[in-house]
Amino acid sequence: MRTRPLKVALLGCGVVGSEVARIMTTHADDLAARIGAPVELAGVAVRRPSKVREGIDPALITTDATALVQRGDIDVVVEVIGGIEPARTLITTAFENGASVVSANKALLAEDGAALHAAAEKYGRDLYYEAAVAGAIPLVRPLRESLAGDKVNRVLGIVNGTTNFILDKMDTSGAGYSEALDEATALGYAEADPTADVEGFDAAAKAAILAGIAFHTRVKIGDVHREGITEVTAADIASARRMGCTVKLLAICERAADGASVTARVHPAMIPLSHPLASVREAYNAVFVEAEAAGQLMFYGPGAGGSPTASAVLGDLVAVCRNKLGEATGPGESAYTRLPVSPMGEVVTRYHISLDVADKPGVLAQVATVFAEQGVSIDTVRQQGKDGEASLVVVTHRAPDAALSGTVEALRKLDTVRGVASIMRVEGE
Ligand SMILES: NC(=O)C1=CN([C@@H]2O[C@H](COP(=O)(O)OP(=O)(O)OC[C@H]3O[C@@H](n4cnc5c(N)ncnc54)[C@H](O)[C@@H]3O)[C@@H](O)[C@H]2O)C=CC1
Ligand SMILES: N[C@@H](CC=O)C(=O)O
Ligand code: NA
Repeated sequence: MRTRPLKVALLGCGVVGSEVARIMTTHADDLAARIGAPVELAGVAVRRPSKVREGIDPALITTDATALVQRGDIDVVVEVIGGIEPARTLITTAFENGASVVSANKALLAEDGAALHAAAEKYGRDLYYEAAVAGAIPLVRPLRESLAGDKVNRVLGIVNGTTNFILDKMDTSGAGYSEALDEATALGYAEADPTADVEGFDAAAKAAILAGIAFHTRVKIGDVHREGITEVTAADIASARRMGCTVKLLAICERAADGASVTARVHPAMIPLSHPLASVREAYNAVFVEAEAAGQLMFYGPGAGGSPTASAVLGDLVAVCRNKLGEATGPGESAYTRLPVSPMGEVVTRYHISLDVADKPGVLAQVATVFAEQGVSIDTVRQQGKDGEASLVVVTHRAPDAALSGTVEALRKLDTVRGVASIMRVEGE
């Protein structure tokens, strides 16, 4: 074993960073044996230097992250501060100054991954980011490496722990939305600004990263159709239950049947209770990957939290350190297909629409006519009357999303339709 240690700079010592530091210290001997050289924490960049950080030598703490990544003796920079800047500049500076990078920053990778990969390649460094998608679950590396010889056609799953935790609590214990979000935040699952979770930005970033790797193309967060869970009500969840379904925030990335384009979307959806994703509880994530030769693969495990995320960071750290010792680099970006991303309107899906209508003869026929005019076929209709008003729940067959949203627009214009109480896509059947 080499006796000279590999030096690691840790940027950020919050939920994830503090666990990375802890595991690096407590498992130092095992990590050294697995890598073939000791790994040493050479500096920790923080915002609040006065905070007591158990197990970390105070002499390592600095507020000057730039000076740390410019040092020249750093082998690996672990970036767990999050956000776009200064993370982007710090990572690029790290590459320029000789370090490889391990990052958990999905927001940055989905915004500017191509430039970061290009910088890593230019300077001959590694950029690893297993923690950025689905926490502890090995998913990035299986897609980048194990499935590199296959053709992936679809990636579908739950990739945000916070929203899954909230929906699960609302469904199973009747907890309120805010109460469940507070609990997820206290457990270290939510982003620094939880809007990123509940509005679907975090899942959209992960979908962009997954689509890019899976289809060997470039997908940015702005290419991903995004809807969060803030509009999901207790009534939606109850309605899903009546249909034998539950509500999950799904990320779905698909290659078009003709192979000429891809789609990527994040939105809440009803899925049958019999579907494996329905039993994904709390902050767990689960992702199905459908590949031509492999068939269907399922990846499941803890998708958020300090310790699970640190596991993925440490796995990358070991891989990058091994590459450093072998004077090699791992796989870089593979985006040779340059497939266009089609708009949401072209995605074929199913809708569950709940309407408040006048309870009088001919209303059902009127509503059915609107569906027929838009070319959307109805699967089931359930009507419930209440004092001259009625609620009508329509579930459609599969149709282009543009036709489904056109149907909803036309329904809103009917005098007999008092309101559209909820619209949700139905997946997994
Ligand atoms: N918490 C989780 O479950 C997961 C988090 N991630 C990602 O890991 C990264 C870190 O997340 P958390 O640890 O949860 O966030 P956090 O907010 O707990 O920690 C980030 C830390 O970085 C510090 N920081 C921010 N700017 C800094 C700067 N310029 N210099 C030095 N320190 C700075 C903050 O003061 C904070 O302590 C983010 O990119 C997040 O998206 C990824 C997967 C799971
Ligand atoms: N906020 C994220 C953390 C992990 O990526 C989530 O809840 O999934
Ligand atoms: Na992962």
